[in-house]
Amino acid sequence: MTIDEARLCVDALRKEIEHHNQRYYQEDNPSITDAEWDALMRELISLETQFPELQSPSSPTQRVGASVSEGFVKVEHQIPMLSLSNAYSTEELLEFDRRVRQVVGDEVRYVCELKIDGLAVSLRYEQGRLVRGATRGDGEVGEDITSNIRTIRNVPLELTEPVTLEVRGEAYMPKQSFLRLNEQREQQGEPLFANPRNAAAGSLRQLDPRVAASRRLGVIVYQLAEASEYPVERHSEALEYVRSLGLPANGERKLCADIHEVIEYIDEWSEKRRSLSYATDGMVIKVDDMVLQQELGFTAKSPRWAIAYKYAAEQATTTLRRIDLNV
Ligand SMILES: CC(C)(CNC(=O)c1ccc(Oc2ccccc2)cc1)c1ccc2c(N)nc(N)nc2n1
Repeated sequence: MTIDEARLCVDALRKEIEHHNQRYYQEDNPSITDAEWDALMRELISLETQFPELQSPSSPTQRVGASVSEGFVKVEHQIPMLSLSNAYSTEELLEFDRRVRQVVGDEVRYVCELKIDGLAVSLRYEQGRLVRGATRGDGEVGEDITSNIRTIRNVPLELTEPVTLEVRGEAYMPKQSFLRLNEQREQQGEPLFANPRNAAAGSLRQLDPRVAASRRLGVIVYQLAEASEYPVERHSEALEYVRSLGLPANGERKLCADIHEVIEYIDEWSEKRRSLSYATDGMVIKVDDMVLQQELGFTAKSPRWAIAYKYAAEQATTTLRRIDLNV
């Protein structure tokens, strides 16, 4: 095989593998089997070994490093990772809306986003390349988990544009992966994870990226924290922008004209969310217009322009199967 033929194969294999990586996270699109995926990856590794000049840091073969970290380096967040205040009832949502309209007037639209039951992470890209992944930590200082973040298949190693930006999102373990992992741990006599959030957190704290890679985590982006270009004026635009760059910002969400539409959307997803491939624990409501967000500002630890409505906690479950994983 000539180098030119090899280059065509390598490019085609990389595209096909990344395509299947993205499809793996869309519930209704059955992706290829793990064995078929492994075969594609083996073929790509073999070609990149035969033709080293074709190697690239953003090839899917560069996701899983072999070196085991000693520990995690601390990372200071240039933009703090804030938390959300919670609402547990419709009355509290109406009170939130009243407070918002008291400050910014009645022309306020909200974006509703399903709240994924995972852990907050920050992804930094420079000139379009993934350079760092970090945990939230205390909001100011987190831990560098770049080697584990790189193993998450729907996290692009390279964006479609060479921009420098930072996004925040939720790292999660799909329900199926959670069940499979706990079954393996049960067979090996290891303690079970109580829920997908703990399983995801435990996976990202692994010092060996090969273990993190085996846990098949996913990320859904919910915030554009810093952007070198493209000044956005609305949160909904920011999410469309990061999606256009190849980032997974495709969580269930809706732009609502008022708080009543928000309440309808919350009710609509109260049961529907159980059929999703990932665990959720609420709905995040945000003022869409960023100028209004600035007017509303922040309390000590959370924005005044956002709130998380929490669904009634899942009934305490004793058996593996009854954690509403709908399987
Ligand atoms: C709204 C925000 C708290 C993110 N926003 C921020 O953290 C944030 C941080 C500094 C900001 O501006 C500042 C910049 C510099 C200094 C201080 C504030 C603005 C927003 C948040 C938190 C958790 C979320 C979650 N689990 N799911 C979804 N879907 N959305 C979420 N959104």
